[in-house]
Amino acid sequence: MDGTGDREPLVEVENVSKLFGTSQGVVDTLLGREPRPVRAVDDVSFTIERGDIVGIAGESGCGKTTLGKLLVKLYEPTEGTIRFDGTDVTSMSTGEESEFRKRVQMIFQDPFESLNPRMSVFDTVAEPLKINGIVGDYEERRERVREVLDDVGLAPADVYLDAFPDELSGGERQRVAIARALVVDPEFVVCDEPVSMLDVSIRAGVLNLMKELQEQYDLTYLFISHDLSLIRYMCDRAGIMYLGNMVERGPTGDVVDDPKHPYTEALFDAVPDVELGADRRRANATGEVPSPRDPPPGCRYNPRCAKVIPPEDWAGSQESFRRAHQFKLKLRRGDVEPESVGPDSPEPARALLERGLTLDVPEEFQTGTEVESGGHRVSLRELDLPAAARDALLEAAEVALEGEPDAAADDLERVVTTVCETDYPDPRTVATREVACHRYDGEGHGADGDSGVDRAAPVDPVASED
Ligand SMILES: Nc1ncnc2c1ncn2[C@@H]1O[C@H](COP(=O)(O)OP(=O)(O)OP(=O)(O)O)[C@@H](O)[C@H]1O
Repeated sequence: MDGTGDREPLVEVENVSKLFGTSQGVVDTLLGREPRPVRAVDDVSFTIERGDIVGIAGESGCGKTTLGKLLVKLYEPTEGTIRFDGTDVTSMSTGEESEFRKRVQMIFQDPFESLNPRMSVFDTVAEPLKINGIVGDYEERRERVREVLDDVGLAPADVYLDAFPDELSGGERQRVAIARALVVDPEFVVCDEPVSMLDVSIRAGVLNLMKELQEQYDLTYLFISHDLSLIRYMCDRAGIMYLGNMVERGPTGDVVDDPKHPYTEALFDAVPDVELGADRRRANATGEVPSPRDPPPGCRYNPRCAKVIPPEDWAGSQESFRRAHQFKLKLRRGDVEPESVGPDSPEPARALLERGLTLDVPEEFQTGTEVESGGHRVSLRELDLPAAARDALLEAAEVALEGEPDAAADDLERVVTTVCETDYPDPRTVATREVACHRYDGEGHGADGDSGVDRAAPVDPVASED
């Protein structure tokens, strides 16, 4: 992915989006409302160099599979351009398309589903030869299938040729699926969670085989996985996706060891089997992934981000801003509950605010009162809130108590505002990586030291040619 050196780009993805559900459904028509499409892949750009192994990681639903299917032309992009070896895949002639179908293959997650149970191994593996009109007669096809079965470790091939999927183990089936992809001698293979359905004990064997096959067949791979240890083991370069966006990409080692995007950091922190060394951090992200049908404005990650950027005139700490921002978002979501404040509370607005300023994060990131109360409240005294903001927050809490949470959030917009919510972050070159985060915009944002630290990091001119 955007590798260094003089290798040529094989796959170029430019501002690609894939939206599902763009047409008006029956319910939309009846209610007279516009369709709200799922933004499965949203404005993604990157390049894969020939010979690279690129990994795409991210939580379930972030758009990894959709991106993979776009690259092999199982889906057409809604917007943007994908070029394969210089040719725009969305406007290929019939001849170019059939050539493309040979050069590009995809291996799917589930070898139990991806193989037809009624087809023998020979028929399964030989099918792409037939479809693509590659090898003529039966004997030649049989010989080619023998060869490729041998290459994927199903030897002696004659034992497997006439077997059916239900006679094979999960590992053997996945090897058949790999053989089926390789039989046409492709150049680019998208592997979507290729070992996640296999027993842990045999995963390494299949992955090592895939590495060997990369050399032997001169392949370029795109690995899609939520398994970060796999990405680290297999891939030269990695891209991290969040809600359809590519938030960070670069050499795998750098992305894993020194993540620049707060989401990448949280993602790796949350995974126990990636060795991060003695100073392992814990994920300091709050809340759940929002719906891709209604992604947050600005940076998609801003509602969960530990490093959300305060406005320049924010006189308090970044943490106090993060909490104020959370309070505003909770008001918008209807998550601030006036009934949670007891009728005899002496200061109901303060009590409501102290509940609303809590963060759903691991204990080590909580305030003393938050820990003591089991995450139910913080004390205003613990937070370094600027006086004006504190007054505005208390006023908003009053309005929420009157049953007007949206009006309360509107009132806060003036004080509790962040570039992370108002502006979409364009990817920036940061050291060896491309990172889509306003912390690298190059201007002073935020009042705490942390949010500005990386912005000051010099860009390595050699690495930035990536
Ligand atoms: N054919 C489709 N029609 C409508 N929505 C879809 C379709 N395919 C995917 N989506 C939605 O697009 C979003 C991205 O899905 P995708 O499968 O690409 O994510 P993923 O990262 O591969 O997730 P997983 O790891 O669970 O497979 C999800 O919200 C999903 O529900």
